[in-house]
Amino acid sequence: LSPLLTPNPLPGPLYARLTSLVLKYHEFTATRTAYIHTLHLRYGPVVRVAPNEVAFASAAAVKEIYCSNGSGYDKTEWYDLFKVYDRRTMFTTLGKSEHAKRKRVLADRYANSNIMKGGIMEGIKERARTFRDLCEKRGKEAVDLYVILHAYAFDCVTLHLFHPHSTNSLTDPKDSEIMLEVTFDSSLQNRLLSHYSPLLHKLLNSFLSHILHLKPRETPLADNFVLNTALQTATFPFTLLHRLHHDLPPSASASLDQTDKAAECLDHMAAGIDTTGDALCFLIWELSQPSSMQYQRRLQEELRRPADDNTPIEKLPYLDAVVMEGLRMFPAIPMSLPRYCPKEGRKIDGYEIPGGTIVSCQAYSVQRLGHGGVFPEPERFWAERWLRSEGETQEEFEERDRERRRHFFAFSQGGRGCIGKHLALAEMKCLLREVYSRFTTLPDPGMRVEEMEMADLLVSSRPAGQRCLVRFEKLES
Ligand code: HEM
Repeated sequence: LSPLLTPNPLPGPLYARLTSLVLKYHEFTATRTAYIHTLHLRYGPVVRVAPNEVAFASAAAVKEIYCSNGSGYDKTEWYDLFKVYDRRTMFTTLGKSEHAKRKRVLADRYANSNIMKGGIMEGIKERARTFRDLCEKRGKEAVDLYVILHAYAFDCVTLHLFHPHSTNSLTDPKDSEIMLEVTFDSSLQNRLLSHYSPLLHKLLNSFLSHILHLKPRETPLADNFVLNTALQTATFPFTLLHRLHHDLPPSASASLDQTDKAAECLDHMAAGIDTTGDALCFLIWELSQPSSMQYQRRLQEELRRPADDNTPIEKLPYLDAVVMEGLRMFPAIPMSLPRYCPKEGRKIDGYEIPGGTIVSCQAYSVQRLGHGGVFPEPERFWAERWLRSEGETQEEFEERDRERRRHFFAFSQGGRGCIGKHLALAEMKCLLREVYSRFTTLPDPGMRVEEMEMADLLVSSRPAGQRCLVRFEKLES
């Protein structure tokens, strides 16, 4: 993009044509998502946010950027920030063909049919019961959901990756230490500086770490846990590790060494902790508010029907609506997923975008702004929007539902969308079922509203206060 004038000037603030400093300021202060959303509210679904960067917030742009030719445009070097053991994983490959090769090898372990198999579902349910028992034991004392939900997500993802070498951080303090190390990461500014200015980062490294306490990402416990566990060859057939050790096609077997396998596992483990943990945390917090008590009651009704104890989770429509609405309002990865516009340039959402421009959509905005009122009253938590409303025919409902799902971007879309989606949904639903078939949840009066505001990390966001105190009141049996 030319810095000042283009024949088809893009909407956006004037300064964004000249400098990326304002955008970077918001990245460094963990407010990028909210800043871009404010720009969308002001300028519409297409906004230039920096001289070479444009943000979009429409279903048409999602389709073009993330789904054209299957997996959309190539990723930018932003993803170098997520390299593991200095290797590229499926998530950090930039180009399409390299990504497709890796995905072919791993995808079957994440298929819904594999997740719904006895081994994984039983394991998830068992962990949800452990979670429930811990909450029950606290009696009238508040539970810090932020920590305990990260523990639950950690134990579920390691089940899928490594069982029987999975963790038990909900009850074992040694495993809990690994989870806490990953969860309370505070490396945002240090990592951003290393990305934008490696030289400055090198010069200031010890000042940043020791004086400003802006540490690099260091997770020695998690690194060692995965390096050691990934050597295990006796694992359950449903695990990713089993696939990596025993079921790889010969071509993939030759190209993946032990470090690649460990890197892939560590990446998936990290991808599965904060995301599912925070999505559940924001959702339970919302359901606990007085304004959402009606949704909590309706959910309890569905889950407490006697016959429903054995109903498969995918057959509980209100539970599904609550989870969808939670992920719409509080997507754990709410931020821009940056891609390069292909070199010949493309027309996106009515604008000619030159090749090499960084383009992106962010779930937070796509799921609020939807054209044509696809999400009426977008700031209101309203689970019923996902259900057929009174007076609506089945055809009308299906058409509206298709439109809503075109605007559902919490797991991204296309070939590079979340591979762990079915696992995450199963974890979320099993946990909510255990909680709301037995308890009412209420916010602890000691919590301040600001503590649950969104604080950005590199792509995911977490509650700013890094705690979420909730009380569990037992329902009459
Ligand atoms: C509510 C929970 C989750 C949400 C909202 C979520 C969201 C996402 C999103 C938006 C992406 C695309 C990121 C990008 O393009 O930069 C992604 C990718 C990915 N997710 Fe998830 N995720 C969740 C849970 C999980 C879980 C449980 C796993 C399990 C291992 C997982 C593994 C991955 C992996 C490996 C990728 C990279 C896929 C690829 O590049 O092909 N995610 N996720």
